[in-house]
Amino acid sequence: MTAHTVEYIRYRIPEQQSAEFLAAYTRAAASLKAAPQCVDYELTRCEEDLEHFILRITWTSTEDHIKGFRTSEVFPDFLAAIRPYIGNIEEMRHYQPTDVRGTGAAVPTLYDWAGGAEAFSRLTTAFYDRALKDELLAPLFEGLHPDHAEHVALWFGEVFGGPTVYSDTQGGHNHMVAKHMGLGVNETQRRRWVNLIQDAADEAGLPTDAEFRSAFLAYVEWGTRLAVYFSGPDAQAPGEQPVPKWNWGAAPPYQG
Ligand code: HEM
Repeated sequence: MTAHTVEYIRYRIPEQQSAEFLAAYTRAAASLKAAPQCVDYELTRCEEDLEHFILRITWTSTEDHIKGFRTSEVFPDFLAAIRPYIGNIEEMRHYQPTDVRGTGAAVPTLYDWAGGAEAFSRLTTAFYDRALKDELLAPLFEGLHPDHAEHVALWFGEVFGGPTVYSDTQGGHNHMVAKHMGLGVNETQRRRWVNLIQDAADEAGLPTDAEFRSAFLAYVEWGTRLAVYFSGPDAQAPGEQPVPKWNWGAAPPYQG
């Protein structure tokens, strides 16, 4: 759970002042954009009653908001823009997030988009067929347990938003990372791994759209670079960490 604080400011603005109010907040937003204490912000307007607005600001912490932002050099401009509306505030308080949070099904997971568990099984089977014939990777993968490819498929599935089968049956993030410790993977081998998993993705018929493949490759880059670090001589075993949950990022799926 993030420690960020969410501040809600509820305004009641007579309709004839709403255009000025929005213009003032457009100016004030420049200060929020420049504030390192501000994670994000959004001003929304009530559909049922146009006089009601709610500004949500996520701060790195309440203290950062009060002691940091309010004493910073961008604050005077912010205050000057919004001062005329202070008397219209109906509520201005900080809220802590709870564990009740998540996303709905409006955007499919990468797991569903890829084709679910079977797609990742095809992917890792194709990958290990290639890796075992590859002069750089074969020395690492020869003689592994026959279930290895399936375990990696489960891992991929979980990272991309599928069921938590890897965590439930094998172990969590630490378990997966520990499998790489001492392997001494070098950059040339890492790059080959990246190339072969992409060839395998083609062979296994994973979607080829730009959005899916860029998200897929972003994870592969991240994961393989961690594998190099954790397989190296100076690696410290990681502390307890959740399994990463990869998402679409800046380019969500094109759904026509
Ligand atoms: C995104 C990148 C990677 C992912 C998702 C990944 C995933 C995994 C997983 C889940 C396991 C454990 C399988 C099990 O529980 O049986 C594993 C083990 C292994 N990985 Fe990776 N890996 C990645 C990168 C790499 C790279 C770059 C290499 C080497 C070039 C590598 C080599 C190995 C080897 C040799 C094992 C087996 C270790 C053993 O069981 O003795 N991995 N990997």
